[in-house]
Amino acid sequence: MSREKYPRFPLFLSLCGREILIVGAGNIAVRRAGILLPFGCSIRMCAPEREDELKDPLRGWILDGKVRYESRRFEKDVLTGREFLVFAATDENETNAEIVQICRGKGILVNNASDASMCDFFFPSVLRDEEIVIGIAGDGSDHRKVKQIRKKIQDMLKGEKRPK
Ligand SMILES: C[C@@]1(CC(=O)O)C2=NC(=C\c3[nH]c(c(CCC(=O)O)c3CC(=O)O)Cc3[nH]c(c(CC(=O)O)c3CCC(=O)O)/C=C3\N/C(=C\2)[C@@H](CCC(=O)O)[C@]3(C)CC(=O)O)/[C@H]1CCC(=O)O
Ligand SMILES: NC(=O)c1ccc[n+]([C@@H]2O[C@H](COP(=O)([O-])OP(=O)(O)OC[C@H]3O[C@@H](n4cnc5c(N)ncnc54)[C@H](O)[C@@H]3O)[C@@H](O)[C@H]2O)c1
Repeated sequence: MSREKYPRFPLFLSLCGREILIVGAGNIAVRRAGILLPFGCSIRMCAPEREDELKDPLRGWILDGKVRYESRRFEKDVLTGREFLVFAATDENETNAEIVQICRGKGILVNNASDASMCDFFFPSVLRDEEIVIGIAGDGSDHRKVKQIRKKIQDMLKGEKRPK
């Protein structure tokens, strides 16, 4: 069942040189960073883990200067006003909701990984094939279906490349 009255509009953004803040440094935060980095944005990440507690690939990105890491729990002043997009990806629902509320007050577009009803934009399933980028989004009711469709398109693209 659809959770929203209208479908989600696919918008393809230029992220080159833009600052993106990801709050949290767990599975979802790292997955998001890995997908976003090739699009040329500058990523800041904030979470309570000490830098030496973090694992690869995040640790490597930090050492390579691809991600700027702040070892602290989220507080209002983590936001500098320079953020183009913010991802609330902690495992604390209240913290994610607080981030959404503060960002909305500042007019910053925000995504809440733990609550589809609190997202200004949605993270699609992303496929890249040379000059083409494909983004797939569902209506929020079945994330696994989105993943399955991504896999089917991925196989189709691989098939096209196979020599006949
Ligand atoms: C597409 C993809 C992109 C990505 O994340 O990279 C993506 N979710 C993916 C997978 C996935 N997500 C979840 C599982 C666990 C298995 C299961 O559900 O049984 C799996 C499967 C897995 O990980 O294998 C759980 C989950 N997801 C959300 C919630 C909260 C909620 O629904 O309110 C919860 C419950 C959390 C909990 O209960 O704790 C919310 C969102 N997830 C979205 C995107 C946004 C638009 C969704 C859409 O288009 O439908 C949206 C709305 C917001 C956002 O985050 O932007 C990626 C597939 C990529 C790929 O494989 O290609
Ligand atoms: N959108 C999706 O595709 C999807 C998929 C699965 C799970 N989820 C949801 O995403 C959220 C994160 O999941 P995960 O698997 O990455 O969790 P995780 O446990 O791997 O990571 C959570 C991270 O948040 C950090 N954190 C906790 N409190 C914080 C605070 N106050 N300030 C800053 N950082 C803080 C933790 O230190 C950790 O780095 C959960 O709410 C989960 O339900 C979303």
